[in-house]
Amino acid sequence: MSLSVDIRRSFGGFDLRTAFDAPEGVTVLFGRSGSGKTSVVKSVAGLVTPEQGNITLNGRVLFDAATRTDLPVHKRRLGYVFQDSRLFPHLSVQDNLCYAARVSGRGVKDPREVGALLGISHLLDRRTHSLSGGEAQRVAIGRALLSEPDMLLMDEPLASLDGPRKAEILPYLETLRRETGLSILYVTHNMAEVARLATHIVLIDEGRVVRSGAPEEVLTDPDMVRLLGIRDAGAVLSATVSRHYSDGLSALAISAGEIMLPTVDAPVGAKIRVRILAQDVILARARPEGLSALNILPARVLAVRRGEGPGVIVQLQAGEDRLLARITRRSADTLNIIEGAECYAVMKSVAVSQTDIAVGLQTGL
Ligand SMILES: Nc1ncnc2c1ncn2[C@@H]1O[C@H](COP(=O)(O)OP(=O)(O)OP(=O)(O)O)[C@@H](O)[C@H]1O
Repeated sequence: MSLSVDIRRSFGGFDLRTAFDAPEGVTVLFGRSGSGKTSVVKSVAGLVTPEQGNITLNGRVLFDAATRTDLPVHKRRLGYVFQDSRLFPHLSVQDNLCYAARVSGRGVKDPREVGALLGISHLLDRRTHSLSGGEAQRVAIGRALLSEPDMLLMDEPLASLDGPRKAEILPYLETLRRETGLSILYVTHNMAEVARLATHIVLIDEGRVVRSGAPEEVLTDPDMVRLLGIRDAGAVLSATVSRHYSDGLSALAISAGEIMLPTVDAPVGAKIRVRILAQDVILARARPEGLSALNILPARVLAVRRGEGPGVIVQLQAGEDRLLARITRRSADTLNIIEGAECYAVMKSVAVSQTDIAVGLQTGL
């Protein structure tokens, strides 16, 4: 299922001129507050009407200004999950779940199956006002799923939740992606969510797409660091769990060798995805010895970007993967970190937190 968007619309002083394709999988629309993400999603949903352009979903025209085609919201066959759950307070969880299926007239999925997928089976008889924020949001996702949409639109679905609730719901979103195969257009400005969920990223700035592509490429593009945020800059690597040790570490095979992380909750052989922040990677020109850091990967410098501050961003090739390192300008000069330089990327095992590890990925994602 692929979505193609090419739209224009002016809102007073703001011009939305957005064109991108969202292939099968989870396409994350990422951009600063006010960059136009919600306007794009609302246009796809049919809640905002563009002045020009077109929107198609798997060849089905949802909107086309030229032919004056503008399918109403309920005929677009899209599920929409908002920042807040917007459940009906007077209905039980079960009735909330079944509502969208009834209205869409397409529901053939079993609510119990969806309940099990999202971990809400035990809540079916509850009234929605007694649910926690995370539970309510899972019910909202279930409700959208039960309308059997061709695609799910999720606009900052975790934004209203605190850290622990976010951590609780992310694995369900990963399961959803893996088990339903449903394509998702997902809006966020949270980089941890991007790194865990995205199979495709579209970066938006001032209503325009500035970059799109696979997370491995977009997130390690040093020219995108300004937009992504310096503190969040970092790479996403695909890895395979190769061994668990009794001292609380797991070994992961990546294309450049092996890295050790705190115990990963996935069996040996599982494909996972790990986010490694630029600020957690340090560089050495010779292989360091007598160092407490366990992860030392040979790498080659692809690019060095100097900003206005004391730091520089270094893009590295390590095996088939790309990494980013954030080091001081002084270190870059002293170590002669220039394009083409051979070096070692060093990373502490404990630098990677569990929230930066996505388990249960299929190969190639
Ligand atoms: N109906 C409208 N009338 C006037 N201006 C609008 C309207 N809808 C959106 N805008 C403006 O368009 C710009 C983009 O807004 P939008 O909500 O799409 O951004 P966003 O990237 O989703 O932001 P956030 O992350 O804060 O939700 C903003 O400047 C906003 O004020």
